[in-house]
Amino acid sequence: MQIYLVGGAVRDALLQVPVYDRDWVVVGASQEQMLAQGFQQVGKDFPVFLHPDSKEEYALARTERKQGAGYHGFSVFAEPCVTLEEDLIRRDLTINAMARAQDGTIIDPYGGQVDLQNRILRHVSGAFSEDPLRVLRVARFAAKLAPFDFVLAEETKILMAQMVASGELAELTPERVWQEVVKVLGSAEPHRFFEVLDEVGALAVLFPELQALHGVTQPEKYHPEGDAWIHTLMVLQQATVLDVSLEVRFAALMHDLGKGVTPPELWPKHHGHEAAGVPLVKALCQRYRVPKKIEHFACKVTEYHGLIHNGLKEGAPFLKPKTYHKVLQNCGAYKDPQTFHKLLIVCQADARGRLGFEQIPYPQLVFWQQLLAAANQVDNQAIIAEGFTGKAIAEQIEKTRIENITKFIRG
Ligand SMILES: Nc1ccn([C@@H]2O[C@H](COP(=O)(O)OP(=O)(O)OP(=O)(O)O)[C@@H](O)[C@H]2O)c(=O)n1
Repeated sequence: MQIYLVGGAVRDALLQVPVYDRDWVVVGASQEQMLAQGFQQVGKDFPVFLHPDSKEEYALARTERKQGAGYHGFSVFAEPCVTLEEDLIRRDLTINAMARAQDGTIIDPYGGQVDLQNRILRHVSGAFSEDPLRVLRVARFAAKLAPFDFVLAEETKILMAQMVASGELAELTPERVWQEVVKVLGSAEPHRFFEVLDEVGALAVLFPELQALHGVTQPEKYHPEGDAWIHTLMVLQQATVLDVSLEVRFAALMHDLGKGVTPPELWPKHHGHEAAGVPLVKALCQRYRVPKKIEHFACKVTEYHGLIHNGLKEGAPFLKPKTYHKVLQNCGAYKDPQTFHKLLIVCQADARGRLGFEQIPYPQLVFWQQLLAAANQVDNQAIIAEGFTGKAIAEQIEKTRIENITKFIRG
């Protein structure tokens, strides 16, 4: 049997980026031989084994043919006669279809190294279209490899657009779509993923709420970058610079969905877009089974980002004390100040996600934190000692918080 390193590990090593996962292909072996050598079988649909020591994945070289719809429609052939070239040709991109032999030789029958040098994402063969997830994977690689400026080969773009147009994305389960989004939001330039989806028509199918932001005008003075879609991608970029967490980046992407449902006769204004966005965010999250915590955070950002910005206008407090308190309360700031801090980060990304505003200071961030600290100066024990009981304790705490806020904003 011959063993080769394949896929992403070969690609990433050639690009000189860290390799996290190593996948291996075994040529000329049977399942029985693998088991006899102590490998543990894990794949149900095709023969994949875990190495007895490293626990890395070793797959028998295989060919695959799609027979029907969905993920169960593959017929797999994984006998010892399957060659490495036959295994590599069923893979998605040329840059992912290279192997490295144990002596270090690179086996590259489909031009992966040239495409890697020329920074091109190109499908290997017609087999690409057998798996609709690959539309998302290519978009994800555009995001992941954005620091290297990879572009899509024209023929791959056309093929992806055809796959989308023929309705194949409907086969994707919500979990798989969300998994890709999670990986993308952890990458260097996640906005590239959504741009590529847009280029091949997949955005309209998977995220119609984002598609609806195209061409939605905004006041030019505050948004020289253009429409609400361009703004959204810029906010995502800024959020990616400011914070590594999934919830911050996802909320940045969601925060202005409400602008997509403003009646066009009201454009470029979007009064009330914050509240209008909440049901759209919820629907999208439910569609993709987004974890509740992430959905909840994205909804809070969507609903309150306007008030957070307006917390200071021209450097001065602008809202009523009760409103400040309500925002803090409804955003969960009293219970979970860390999450509230993240919400402020998304708002900062929103302010900076505009052409020419990328470096602006966002004094609201420190202001709201100081306001929260001031509001929190409540001695619960003293309130109880004063004789308050039951519901009256909570009312007294609230009253004290509002008094503290009032003192704070009056300076
Ligand atoms: N839908 C898929 C999934 C995987 N692959 C192939 O299987 C390899 C391993 O897949 P995976 O671990 O998902 O991706 P990586 O390429 O390793 O990249 P990353 O770990 O960065 O996602 C890929 O390189 C590719 O050759 C494929 O052709 N089509």
